[in-house]
Amino acid sequence: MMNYPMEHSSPPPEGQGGDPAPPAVHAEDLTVVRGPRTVLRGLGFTVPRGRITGLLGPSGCGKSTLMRAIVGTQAKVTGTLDVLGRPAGHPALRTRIGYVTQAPSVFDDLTVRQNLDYFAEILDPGRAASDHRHDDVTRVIADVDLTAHADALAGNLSGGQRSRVSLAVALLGAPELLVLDEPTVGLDPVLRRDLWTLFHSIAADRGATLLVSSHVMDEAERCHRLLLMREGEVLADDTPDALRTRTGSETVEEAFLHLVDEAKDKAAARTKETTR
Ligand SMILES: Nc1ncnc2c1ncn2[C@@H]1O[C@H](COP(=O)(O)OP(=O)(O)OP(=O)(O)O)[C@@H](O)[C@H]1O
Repeated sequence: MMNYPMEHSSPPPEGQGGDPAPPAVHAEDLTVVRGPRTVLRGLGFTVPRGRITGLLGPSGCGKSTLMRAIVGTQAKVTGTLDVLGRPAGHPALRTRIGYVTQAPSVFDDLTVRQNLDYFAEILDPGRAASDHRHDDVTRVIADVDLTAHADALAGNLSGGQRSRVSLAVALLGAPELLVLDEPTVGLDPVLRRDLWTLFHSIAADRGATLLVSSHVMDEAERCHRLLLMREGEVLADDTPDALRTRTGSETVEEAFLHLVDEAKDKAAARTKETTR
């Protein structure tokens, strides 16, 4: 596995008046109801700026729902959820957040460059911005390593290439917060490694915050911080090192299993207490 700089030394970004900028995401007692089910239950956590936070947990634990709440597209959200210092869903956040869903959202009948030109025009309209848009589009195509395919129709690309077009769309306009829902699913190991290298350079060079979900535990080792989720709850909010140390585990996967057992034991003890 590659080694990544786990801490970078630049000072935290400052807000107006020299105050430290608020965290990228802050949640307290965050609850989300979908249909008849409460899928997120009283979550509390903080995502720091300029870091890569991994959102990990088994399929169905609520990762996508949490991401949707953060980007402001989820209904029936209660509790506190602040994003870049504003309530989630605030219109001022629209251009400050890049979001990539699990399903690549690209037009198959347009080329890679035409897809990006289209989204760049929406973000930064007008003739005056045309040169700037062109440079931005060329930069993000290079960032996701699709320069050689810039003139290929999106519909003729592989699944991994199409998801990288979606990622390139999210990189347009250099957002402060990137929310990526399982961006490496279905990619081969080389592409997965390359994408993680890209995530690290986006965080280090631009000071952007990345929230990246995965259900593959080995990807946890590539993150600065982790939010481990299970059944709509946050089991841990810590660095990979601290999690391994605290649980006496060799890997984050082992630490996760340890925390699951601990949570089950606690729940069993509570049930015993109430039925006494
Ligand atoms: N429209 C809905 N109505 C009711 N329950 C839903 C709805 N959509 C999702 N759920 C439930 O909410 C829970 C969380 O779903 P979510 O998609 O957030 O999980 P996930 O961790 O992202 O899973 P995956 O890794 O498989 O994408 C799941 O148990 C799912 O069954």
